[in-house]
Amino acid sequence: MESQNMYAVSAPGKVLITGGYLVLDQQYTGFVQATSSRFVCLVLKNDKNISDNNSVKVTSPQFIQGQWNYHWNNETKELSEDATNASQNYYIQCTIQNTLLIASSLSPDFNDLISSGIKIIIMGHNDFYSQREQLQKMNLPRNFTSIRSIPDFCEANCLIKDVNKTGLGSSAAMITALVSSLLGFFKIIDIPASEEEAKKIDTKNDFSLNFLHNVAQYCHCLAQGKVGSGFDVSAAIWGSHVYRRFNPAIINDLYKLDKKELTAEKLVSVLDPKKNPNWDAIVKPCHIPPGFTMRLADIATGSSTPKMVSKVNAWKKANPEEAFELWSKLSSYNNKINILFEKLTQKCQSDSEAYWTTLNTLKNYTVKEWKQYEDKVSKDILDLLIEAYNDFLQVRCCLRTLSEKTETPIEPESQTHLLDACMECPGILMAGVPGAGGFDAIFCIIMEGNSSNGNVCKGIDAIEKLWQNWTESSVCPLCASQSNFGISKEDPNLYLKFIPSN
Ligand SMILES: Nc1ncnc2c1ncn2[C@@H]1O[C@H](COP(=O)(O)OP(=O)(O)OP(=O)(O)O)[C@@H](O)[C@H]1O
Ligand SMILES: C[C@@](O)(CCOP(=O)(O)O)CC(=O)O
Repeated sequence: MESQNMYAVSAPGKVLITGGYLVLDQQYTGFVQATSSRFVCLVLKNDKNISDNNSVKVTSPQFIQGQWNYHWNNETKELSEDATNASQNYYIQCTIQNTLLIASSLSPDFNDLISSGIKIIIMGHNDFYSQREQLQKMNLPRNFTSIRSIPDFCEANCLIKDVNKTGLGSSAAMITALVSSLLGFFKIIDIPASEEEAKKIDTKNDFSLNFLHNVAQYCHCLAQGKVGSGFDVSAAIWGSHVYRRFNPAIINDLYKLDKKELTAEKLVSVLDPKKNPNWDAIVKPCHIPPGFTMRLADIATGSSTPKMVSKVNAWKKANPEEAFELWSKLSSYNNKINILFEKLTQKCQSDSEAYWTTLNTLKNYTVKEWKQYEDKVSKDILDLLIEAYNDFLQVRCCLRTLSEKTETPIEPESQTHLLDACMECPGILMAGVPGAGGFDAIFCIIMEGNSSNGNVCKGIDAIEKLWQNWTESSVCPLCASQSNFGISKEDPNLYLKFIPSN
């Protein structure tokens, strides 16, 4: 197929390292690390001889009944569901409805590209869904080697409504990939195809990515029926960064409009960053420092973020002074972590030799042993590392206070035991519950050192063993590590093999 007739993108998942709950409020920020696990979305134009006018056929090949067929009416500008659809997927339907509405008004090629119908293929990396059952079926132990041996985009063998998610932000990555593949296919935006290209982009002024951001945030809020902080959509676009949310009032007004009032022009007037100067989200690039790696584990029980958020919000409303004090304390430790990550990254640039010697030495020891190696490493860098370790303990302490006050299991006791054990492994800088916390997942930031020196990473081996032998809760590693890159244009040819033949 000719390349102008197909378009593919991928968007990463997210781990909110600091800023859970606080980031809902524009006053505070959160540090979100993007993951190497990504969602892929591919849009293909139908062959001219197929008379399937204005059809939009979506396939999610990993799921049973993962097929949703629609028809776009160019007169009414509405997407209607085919009567034969076995199930509904509101997330997909409302995202396509709104993106096609925008495309119909902005793309000179819209009629030509939609007239013979389009196909959309959506695939999420295995990490977005729990792979415990798959490992059991393959008779494999729960370790990194096993989890990586599961075939790419593995079938979930269930309906999408029944899948166990891992908290990496499947809906945000899926919606962002879907919006961007459609806006790219209809030639409305340009998407970077490499990390180098993305690094040159001005996050404040780039039209394509800011427009994409605004449309994806709107669609995600519409699909979820609420305005979350939007850090997950932001990470799917910008990759890792310190995020300050947009003012929710910007899109709230759109929800009040009825179908007739919600025209393409109205949507564009609110979502186009050139037409609406009120968009005020702030994206400050930030990432875990060089020589560190992130590992994640899925915890069997799972938690409901909306329920936890409403309990925390209710307590905050009833106890404004106490909440303000706790929010201020937590925010100051969160900010310290972000600053320490920046300082360590700068040290790696300004004093590279000392930086790598320090990491390559300390990575083999637990934090309690680090001081013994003081004379072999850079004192400045050691101090920054110990400060980061201790500040993160304070972050966890504030989260436990929040758990107690709100009677919400943000860092529940069983997670505390597991995280404490992780933080005692060699080379572990921090271990925590991401985002809203609870029983969904944990992350570890591990000192890996200069991987070119070829040594094994003791920290990764240690947490792998710890997780495998842990009995208090059921811990299953994920494949993902950190990756700072956000939305990416992909070569569609790489994904054609995943399209089912029927
Ligand atoms: N592979 C997929 N194909 C089609 N739709 C998907 C896919 N993955 C997710 N979705 C859509 O996203 C919805 C799940 O969104 P929800 O907001 O509940 O999850 P989430 O909060 O993003 O979960 P998590 O962060 O754990 O991944 C599904 O019901 C479905 O509509
Ligand atoms: C609690 C909150 O701040 C973070 C939720 O993060 P997660 O989906 O649990 O990773 C909510 C939000 O920011 O939308």
